[in-house]
Amino acid sequence: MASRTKGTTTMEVGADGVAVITLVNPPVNSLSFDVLYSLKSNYEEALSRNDVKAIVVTGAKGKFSGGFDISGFGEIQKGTMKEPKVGYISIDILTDLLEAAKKPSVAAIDGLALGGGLELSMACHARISAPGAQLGLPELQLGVIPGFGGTQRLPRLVGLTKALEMILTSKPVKAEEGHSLGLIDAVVPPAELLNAARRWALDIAERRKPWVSSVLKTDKLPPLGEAREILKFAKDQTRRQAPNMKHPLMCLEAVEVGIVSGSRAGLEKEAQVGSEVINLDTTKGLIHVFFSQRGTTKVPGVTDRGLVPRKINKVAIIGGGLMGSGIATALILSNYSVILKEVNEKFLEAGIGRVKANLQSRVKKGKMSKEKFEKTMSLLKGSLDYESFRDVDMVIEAVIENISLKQQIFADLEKYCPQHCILASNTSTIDLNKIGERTKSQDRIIGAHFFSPAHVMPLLEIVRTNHTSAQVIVDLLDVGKKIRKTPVVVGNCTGFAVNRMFFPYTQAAMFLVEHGTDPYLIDKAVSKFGMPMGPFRLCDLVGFGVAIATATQFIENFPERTYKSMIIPLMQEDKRAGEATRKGFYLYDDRRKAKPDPEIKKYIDKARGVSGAKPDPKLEKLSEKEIIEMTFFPVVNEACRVFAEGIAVKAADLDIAGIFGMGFPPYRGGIMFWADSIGSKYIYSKLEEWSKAYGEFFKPCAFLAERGSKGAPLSAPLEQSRSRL
Ligand SMILES: C[C@H](O)CC(=O)SCCNC(=O)CCNC(=O)[C@H](O)C(C)(C)COP(=O)(O)OP(=O)(O)OC[C@H]1O[C@@H](n2cnc3c(N)ncnc32)[C@H](O)[C@@H]1OP(=O)(O)O
Repeated sequence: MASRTKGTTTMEVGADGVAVITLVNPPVNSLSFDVLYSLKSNYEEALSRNDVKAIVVTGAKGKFSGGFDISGFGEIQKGTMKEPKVGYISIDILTDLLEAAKKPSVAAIDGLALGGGLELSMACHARISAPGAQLGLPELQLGVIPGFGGTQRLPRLVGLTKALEMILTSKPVKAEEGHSLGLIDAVVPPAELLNAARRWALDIAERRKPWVSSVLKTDKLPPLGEAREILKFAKDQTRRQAPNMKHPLMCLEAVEVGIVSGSRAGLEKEAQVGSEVINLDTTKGLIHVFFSQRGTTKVPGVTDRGLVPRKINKVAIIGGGLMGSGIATALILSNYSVILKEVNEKFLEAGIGRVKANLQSRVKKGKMSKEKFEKTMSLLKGSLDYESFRDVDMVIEAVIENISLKQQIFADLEKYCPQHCILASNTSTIDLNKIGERTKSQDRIIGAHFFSPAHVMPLLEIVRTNHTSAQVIVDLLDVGKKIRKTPVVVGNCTGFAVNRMFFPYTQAAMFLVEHGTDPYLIDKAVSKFGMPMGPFRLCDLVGFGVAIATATQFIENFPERTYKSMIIPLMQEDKRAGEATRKGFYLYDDRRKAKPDPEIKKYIDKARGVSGAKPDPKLEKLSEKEIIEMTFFPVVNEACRVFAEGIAVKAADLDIAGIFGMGFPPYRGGIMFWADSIGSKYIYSKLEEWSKAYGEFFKPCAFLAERGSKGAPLSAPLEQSRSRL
């Protein structure tokens, strides 16, 4: 709440005449309004005191600042906090008080200076950094724009092209690169940082070093004509890459005004745009994602018990196929020792070969040195038996989806692995209680569901049963974080969270096509909505074999709400099995470019013969909006079931699972957030209408019916008693 103090600054004036102002707001010294107002009053005092000649700004505990306090945006959006007058921070405080002061300021940067943190440092007259500090303007990633002068000062310090690259990609640079770009004046060891900054500040005050106001610099800016060309290119690229978001273009406008009309006009434009973007729906979605992503590691009853993750040194992986080798790659990349077990030499060699190829592709792209490649590969050992499992801390089984095979493996593991060893399965659908049926180790059995390719995809679905111990969950959460995945803890059921949400999505698409909607129109509408590709292009990519195997699991487990379409099996009979066979819903050329194929009409007609579906004049002429509703409302419906059953602890976890596991556009905030932005009443009424017209597949579940009939938000927490976890 606005009334609670969030952070402060402290000031100490040394005998040398330097006032050191320290930002204090753990854990990343974010710039809350309390910090910013405290900074202002420290400055006013320092500027008025006769014993202060110069000022150094730094951050407490080895971190300069992670930028503006992001929760402040949420509070402004909700109206629980009043935004200060437009331009108050960036113009009144940072430009007119700090940068225009008669006493120089130097930023002493350690750890990180991101967003508003870097912007504050750029308003200082020099920046000294410790090695390796991260410097960047990641605001666009959050749906906002650099609003503390970054759109004006960064181009003036590093040049327009580099500044646009940093702003548009949100990617930080290290201090060393910052130095060569002109963003940082000197890189010094951490122990010398504060003293070096003090000396630099005094040198400026005594005119031994230049007194540079970044906002007034022009030497790095290109001539106007060239600048316009660069900006036009950036705008065209942004329109193509982010067609559903307004804020990147608004940010470019602020940069342009500064170049065309001068930095003061630019600062004013930036302030105006910065205030406007806060209330965009895409901004609300992206800020929700920032906190929800960090919230997935907070599991009530598990992570609030003071358990400390145990150290995992050695991990064994059973099965060196696509998944097993991908998981092995992810682990060795984060310095875990890994044993890869296969059933014979040939498979083992192939598995190790896949890991090697995964790493070699990094070397080829220049992301990994040859030495690092050798060192990383040396962490991987192959095995054909369980003898080397005597000292492993965790095993991840990644064999084919065959229950009796998995049961045998887990029974063997219980014999060979130490008592403390975590027994994880990478199954994407099978009930973990069944897998562990032949063991007495239910408390250490857990699902570690990776997504293919496992070393690239960011999500790790951690599946716990009613028996899995809290310690084992905490351990796996820690491993997930160390291998840079976003872990989401879910309950045990067929398909867990992601596949359960995925299924109705493909099903709805099949339903529509059998009832007359053009598949390519569906793909187009879904891509425009923001998914990486449409459902038919995706089926081609994953291959029809996988699509049929998953569908079988769902038909068996949820027959009442499965729409049985024969389109895919019929195509597969004709050896059209997706991109790998160069023919699926699309035809593929040598460069894997997809082209619609009029022939698929034949399969649709045949499938209608089996299901009895007929083209429906209404469904033949759906608008893009209607296509989106008919494909995604069934997903919302299933997400509601998953939530109501307690498979997910909180709705925000489903948002993150959908974004990182299905490719749901983050700027829509995730499936439940998006649903609430539309309103449960509307979704409920639509599903009701369709279920009457088209059958059970669309029938709203009891949870959706209950909340939808009242118009209550779908993401509001469940009452405790109903949660299964
Ligand atoms: C007007 C201005 O131009 C606008 C801005 O400045 S917008 C802000 C720009 N800054 C950013 O985007 C940086 C966002 N933060 C990050 O990228 C990462 O948190 C980080 C690189 C700073 C640290 O990463 P890491 O060490 O992995 O820790 P991480 O778990 O992400 O964060 C630690 C805690 O700090 C919080 N935090 C991090 N940055 C924050 C920020 N700017 N505001 C508020 N809280 C923040 C996180 O929510 C998390 O809280 P929790 O422990 O309660 O979950």
